[in-house]
Amino acid sequence: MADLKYLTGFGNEFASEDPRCPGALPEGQNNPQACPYGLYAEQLSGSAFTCPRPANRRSWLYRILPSVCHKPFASVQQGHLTHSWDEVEPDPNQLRWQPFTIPKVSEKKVDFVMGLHTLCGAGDTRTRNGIAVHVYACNSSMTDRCFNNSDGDFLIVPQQGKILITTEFGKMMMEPNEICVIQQGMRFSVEVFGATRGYVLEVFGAHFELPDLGPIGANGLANPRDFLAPVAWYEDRKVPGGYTVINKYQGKLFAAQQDFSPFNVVAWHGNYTPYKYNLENFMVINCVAFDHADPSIFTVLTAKSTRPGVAVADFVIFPPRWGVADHTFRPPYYHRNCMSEFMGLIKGHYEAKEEGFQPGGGSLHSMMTPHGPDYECFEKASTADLKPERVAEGTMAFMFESSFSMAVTKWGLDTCNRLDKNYYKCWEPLKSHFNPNWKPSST
Ligand SMILES: O=C(O)Cc1cc(O)ccc1O
Ligand SMILES: [Fe+2]
Repeated sequence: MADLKYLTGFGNEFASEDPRCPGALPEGQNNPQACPYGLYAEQLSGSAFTCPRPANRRSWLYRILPSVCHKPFASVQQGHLTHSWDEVEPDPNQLRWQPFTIPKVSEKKVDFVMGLHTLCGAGDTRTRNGIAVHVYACNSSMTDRCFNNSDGDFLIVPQQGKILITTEFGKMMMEPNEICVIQQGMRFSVEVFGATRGYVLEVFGAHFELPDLGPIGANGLANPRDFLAPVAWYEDRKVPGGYTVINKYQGKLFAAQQDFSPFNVVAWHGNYTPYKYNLENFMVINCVAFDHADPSIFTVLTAKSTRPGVAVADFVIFPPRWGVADHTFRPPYYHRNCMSEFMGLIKGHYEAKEEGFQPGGGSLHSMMTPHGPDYECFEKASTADLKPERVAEGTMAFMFESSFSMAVTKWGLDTCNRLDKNYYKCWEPLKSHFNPNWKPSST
């Protein structure tokens, strides 16, 4: 699959035809009386028809049969996927999870959908405002099953194992250190190649955008040209045993049977597509003089709320870079935040905690919950020789930062059995260095 092709750019008006059917895209109009190759035209709307142009998103799909050809949806078991935010009492503590367990294929076959576990979240799918953080841990491919989320967008962060995602728009191969966004309503199926784990940030009612750059200028951070959308790919496959379309709708899973593959889109055009991005392409901007800049400088994508400058959720990374700040405590500062901070680790370790925070694990520092460097980090960084040095080499930590005050699920607090009960102890050794007789040095 190394030869997969992609279209480049963020939110472009793309057009793509499967090369087996040249001319499949109607010329000059969206709804010809009869489409080329006898295809059906179907619009997928990702924004209200009347959204202003910069926010207007839709694509036209030219497919062998329209999506409406299916038996009725019926509710199915949803394992540990939930949007019930009152399962357990609120917990304002610093929370940290050891790497989430990946089920052994010899014990139980688990695919991407069955492997979705909700860790925390807030808000409501029906009023279209909220988020959920899920972890996926699986060992098997989805066969003759696809998923679509009627509730919102999935930003998927693979941590272990490649995943091949087949979508209505075509295929995307993803490796850890790449991310993808599958937007509301887009059908997709996930193929895995062994033990597989990652994180999902779901937002209801907003789409991800590139952050504004302000005085940074026209270039930098995640550059639009590095975002990749799939090219049209179709299969005309009858599935007499039944193909299952799983639909997350108002937080519940439903399944419908149909007798053909939903990946039957021969050509499409539009600006509403799935896309992927390699985090290595992030152009890091940071302090070159003194002090620690806020982590918003590392924002890859943002899902804006209607309040200026306040995100429903930001996807922020901590990439390898140079640390050069003079007379500065260089690691993250001690912090209490009016936003919630969920962190995950793709590889390596995190600069504020050399120990304890492991790849495939997570942490949650909720609204106004104090957090910051552990004892070892503080002691080391407050006396370190401040030479220019590489920071976070070979690592990739990330943060889902949200203006929502998130509830943790029963699975997250209890059933997953990965909560690190001793997390608070990493700050216990911090001692007072206060000296009332301190004098500025006379250098
Ligand atoms: O480690 C964290 O919790 C995230 C974080 C990073 C940073 O550079 C500054 C503040 C902050 O909370
Ligand atoms: Fe913070």
